[in-house]
Amino acid sequence: MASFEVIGGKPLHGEIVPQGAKNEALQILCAVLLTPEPVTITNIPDIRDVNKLMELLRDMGVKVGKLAPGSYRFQADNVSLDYLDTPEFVAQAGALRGSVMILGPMLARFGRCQLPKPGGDKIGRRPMDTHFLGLEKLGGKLTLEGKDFYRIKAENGLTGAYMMLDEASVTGTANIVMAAVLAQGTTTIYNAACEPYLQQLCKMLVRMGATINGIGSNLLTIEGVEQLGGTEHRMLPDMIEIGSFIGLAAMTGSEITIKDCQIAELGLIPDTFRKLGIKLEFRGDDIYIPAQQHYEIDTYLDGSILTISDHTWPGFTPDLLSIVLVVATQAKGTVLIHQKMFESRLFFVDKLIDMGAQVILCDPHRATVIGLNHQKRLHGITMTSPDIRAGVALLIAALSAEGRSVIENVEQIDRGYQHIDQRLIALGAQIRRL
Ligand SMILES: CC(=O)N[C@H]1[C@@H](OP(=O)(O)OP(=O)(O)OC[C@H]2O[C@@H](n3ccc(=O)[nH]c3=O)[C@H](O)[C@@H]2O)O[C@H](CO)[C@@H](O)[C@@H]1O
Ligand SMILES: C=C(OP(=O)(O)O)C(=O)O
Repeated sequence: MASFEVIGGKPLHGEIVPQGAKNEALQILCAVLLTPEPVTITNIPDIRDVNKLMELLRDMGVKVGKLAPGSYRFQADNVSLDYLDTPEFVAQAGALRGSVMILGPMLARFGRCQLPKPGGDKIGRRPMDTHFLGLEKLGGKLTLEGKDFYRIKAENGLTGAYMMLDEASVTGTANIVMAAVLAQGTTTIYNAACEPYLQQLCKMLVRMGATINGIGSNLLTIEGVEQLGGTEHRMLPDMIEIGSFIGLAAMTGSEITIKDCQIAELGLIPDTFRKLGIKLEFRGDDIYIPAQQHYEIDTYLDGSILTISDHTWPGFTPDLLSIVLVVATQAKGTVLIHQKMFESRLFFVDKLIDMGAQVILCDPHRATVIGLNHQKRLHGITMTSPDIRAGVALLIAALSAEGRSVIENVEQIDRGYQHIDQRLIALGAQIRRL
């Protein structure tokens, strides 16, 4: 297990370029399985989860050629179905969440797929029901082996259907869309997730020859086609990384410019940080955060305490609530953080409390943060990163704290933040990988 030693309390300064989006990359990489033709993808982040998925695809027989840093050419013209039966496949697929999205493409193109329970963050229950309810509506036949191994088949191909998803699952919608594009006839998906990740996937599929209407909404209509062709695709900047850098700048009193953010795709993210009192300026497509000694949390119009909660897109993403929470610990004022989707994502506040933050964990979903207004600094401690976003929240806390912190299990952070220690050192951070 690797650790970061952090000497905190130093403001940072400079420009940082966000990586390509992790959760988009996981969808887009799985989509290369839909065609035997070459697909070129650029702005692929160099992070653990994405590298593991590319390795899995390679071992399944996909040709993967590096063109330049972050740019690869994929060709799935000789996919090995036999590899799905090996213990190596089971170990690889079980090691990350993104592997779940090979289900839709494999079922649609080859008539079968199987998968162990996927990995990813242990942040509460992560049901797979929506994925299979949708794939079954298209004609897939699911067999469960125990509770943790799924086999799905469609020997006579898939047929379009109307479906109302039981929840707007992000990876579930991606799987169903990737299956429906090669199904016979029309598929209508209501209550579809519509994050920018999915919009990007749908746009890529359209370039490959798919017909999809309603992109960006929760009602998608897909006319199946017999085959898809190759294309080129560029990943958006990672909106979760952008939000993390906004939080980092505010919490450490740093002046930072985040370059080329594709601001139009960020939804409520900038305004949610503004509700904490953080000043942001859009300079072209860059976000400039001035050094701020103090930032004050808004109240509602009637003066009552603000709540910041997650919601399916275009609501505020659950992946930034841990960052919002940590940044609030040094704001002026009080905020209730309500994590509705996941039930085990807030337990990391114990570590913030040990560092001197004033937080009351009301229940697994809600925490009240009483900001210290930078009048009392957090102090460094030794802690373990429980999940990717809590890990970065703890890194931000450590960079703002007095003295030395050690963050263990930083593999969690490496899952989704490209060379984060090196990039923050370039801004003046004191971080050492142990
Ligand atoms: C690889 C990837 O892309 N991971 C993201 C993806 O995970 P993933 O696709 O696994 O998450 P889902 O969208 O399926 O669901 C997330 C959680 O929210 C609950 N839920 C979901 C929709 C809904 O309408 N109501 C509801 O309660 C689900 O039961 C589940 O507990 O989306 C999550 C939600 O944005 C993000 O945290 C993850 O970073
Ligand atoms: C929860 C996340 O990732 P995963 O779905 O890969 O566990 C995340 O990116 O915040």
